[in-house]
Amino acid sequence: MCKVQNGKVKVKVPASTANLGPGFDTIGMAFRLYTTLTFEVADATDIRLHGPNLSGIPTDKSNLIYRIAARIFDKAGLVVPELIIDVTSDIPLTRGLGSSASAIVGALVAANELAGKPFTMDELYQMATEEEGHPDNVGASFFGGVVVALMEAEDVPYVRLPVPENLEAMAVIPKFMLSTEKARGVLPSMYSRQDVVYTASHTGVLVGALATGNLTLLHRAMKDVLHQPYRVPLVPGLDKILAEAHEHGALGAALSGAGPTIIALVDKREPTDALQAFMVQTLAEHGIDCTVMRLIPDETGVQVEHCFSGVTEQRS
Ligand SMILES: Nc1ncnc2c1ncn2[C@@H]1O[C@H](COP(=O)(O)OP(=O)(O)O)[C@@H](O)[C@H]1O
Ligand SMILES: N[C@@H](CCOP(=O)(O)O)C(=O)O
Repeated sequence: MCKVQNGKVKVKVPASTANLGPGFDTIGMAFRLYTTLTFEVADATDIRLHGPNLSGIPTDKSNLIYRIAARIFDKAGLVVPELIIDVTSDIPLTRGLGSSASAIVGALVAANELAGKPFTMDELYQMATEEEGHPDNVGASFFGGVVVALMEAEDVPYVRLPVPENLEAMAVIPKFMLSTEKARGVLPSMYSRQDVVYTASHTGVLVGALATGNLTLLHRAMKDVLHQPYRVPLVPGLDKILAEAHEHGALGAALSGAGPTIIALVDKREPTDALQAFMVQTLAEHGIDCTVMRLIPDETGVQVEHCFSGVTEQRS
């Protein structure tokens, strides 16, 4: 077996919003909020988490990032090296902005670099999708922009679109966490034909509107019957925000991923004070404190900032 003798790599992975309403498990959009990972081959593993967004995350070898990295080395037929891992993140944890996807993508890409790039980006994307269970967040984190994907057993075909000019998002981020697992648990396993047709037509028009820059269609195309109505009890006030955000200036609004964050898509040239006040006030009426973030699309996806590659040598 070969082993990674030495090496250091830094990767930067964007946050993402998934679904944009009806595109459940299908559409993701990347934003300029980042998780940054540095891996360095060492004599003993040491996982260091920096900043307030990572509290509660394990620092032993049960850490998601370490586990994913170990799987890559193993799959590449290499001895799993001991690693010093430094992690910083601007992405609020467990809020529906793709923190887990950014960690998975970062771990896969960083380990792949150290291992001498045995896997292509598309192969890593397939692995990330298997790990996350859906391709939307990981697609956006890998490739930036808007990614529309379908998941099949053998691969994950996708289309990447640039974000329409002047499109940005405003996010209201509740103070409480909501795990994706919990928010998936409230969804039904069967839908009526009417709901399936509604979803197919809205998703189709949404992707068309994003591809052509027809932003006036967004608020109608982003209507959804597949997941948001079932998640309203987990995010009180969501139904009112979805119904009325357009009247307050949003191009469209959606639960971000599995929530609890709610995003409004906006035209960056237009004022958004009234929209912000409406969204914050609506959550406050339900006793929910939130922070507000302006989210600018990321068109780049995961970036390898520097790397001196892992030298591999034969172990006797
Ligand atoms: N940087 C990180 N390092 C290790 N684990 C992480 C990191 N970021 C997220 N996670 C894991 O992902 C979980 C959050 O995932 P999830 O519930 O899907 O929410 P999100 O919408 O933020 O992706 C965290 O509780 C943690 O277990
Ligand atoms: N399509 C998924 C997206 C989950 O995104 P996250 O950022 O909340 O992990 C879903 O809606 O369950």
